[in-house]
Amino acid sequence: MRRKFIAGNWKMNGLKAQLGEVESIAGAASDNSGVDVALCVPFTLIAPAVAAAGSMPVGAQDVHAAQSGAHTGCISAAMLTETGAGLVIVGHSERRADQCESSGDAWAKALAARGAGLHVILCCGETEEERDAGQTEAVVAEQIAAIPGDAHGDWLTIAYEPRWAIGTGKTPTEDEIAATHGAIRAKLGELAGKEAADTIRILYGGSMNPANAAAILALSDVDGGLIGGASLTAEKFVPIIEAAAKA
Ligand SMILES: O=C[C@H](O)COP(=O)(O)O
Repeated sequence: MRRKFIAGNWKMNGLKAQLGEVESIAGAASDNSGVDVALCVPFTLIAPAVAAAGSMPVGAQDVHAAQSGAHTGCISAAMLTETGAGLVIVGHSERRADQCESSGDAWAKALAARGAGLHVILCCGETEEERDAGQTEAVVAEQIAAIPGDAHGDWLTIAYEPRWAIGTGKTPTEDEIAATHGAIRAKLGELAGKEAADTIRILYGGSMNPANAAAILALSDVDGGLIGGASLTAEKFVPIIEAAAKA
């Protein structure tokens, strides 16, 4: 039985003035102990967020694949763990688009993070054009194809995020979400074997909010959410955590 996992992604939002939100969210995480909750904040907020979050894990939104070296402006996995981070997002579509990151880049980062003991959230998801062309499952399969045979939910989570649903207020139909999550689960089974695939949580991301969370979280093979805009305040994020606790 996979525990529900609700992860917030603050993206390039958040200053120390918002640490009160971290405290409130951590309080809700503690009150809903049947759900795993984490918050991925900007690099600058990791240390203070760790201090504010108590036992709730705090994560980063990117990591470099190399252990160290001449990579101006980048952060290594060891730096993240030293700062107190417990997880990291890799392969987010905003990095694929803005920094031209490939699936290979994302996987190299995942391996570096795993090597440093970080939990990895690997993102995948199609564009609107790919969806309209009926290519969703093929695109997502390519984006997770590098997952190795020893993949396991102890260190890996997948986030399915249709690019056209991120920050737009649009979402796929419930049938579409369930079908894509089922296809991801089947692909994980091909890559790592069914037993291991059944340990890996698959989160839905893209305009999840307090109004639609319960319905999405009830779908087959949806093990939680990766939430952007609605994770910025406890007012919007806590009802999603509570919906997960009831799912
Ligand atoms: O990482 C989070 C996703 O990109 C979803 O963002 P959103 O909830 O603002 O649509």
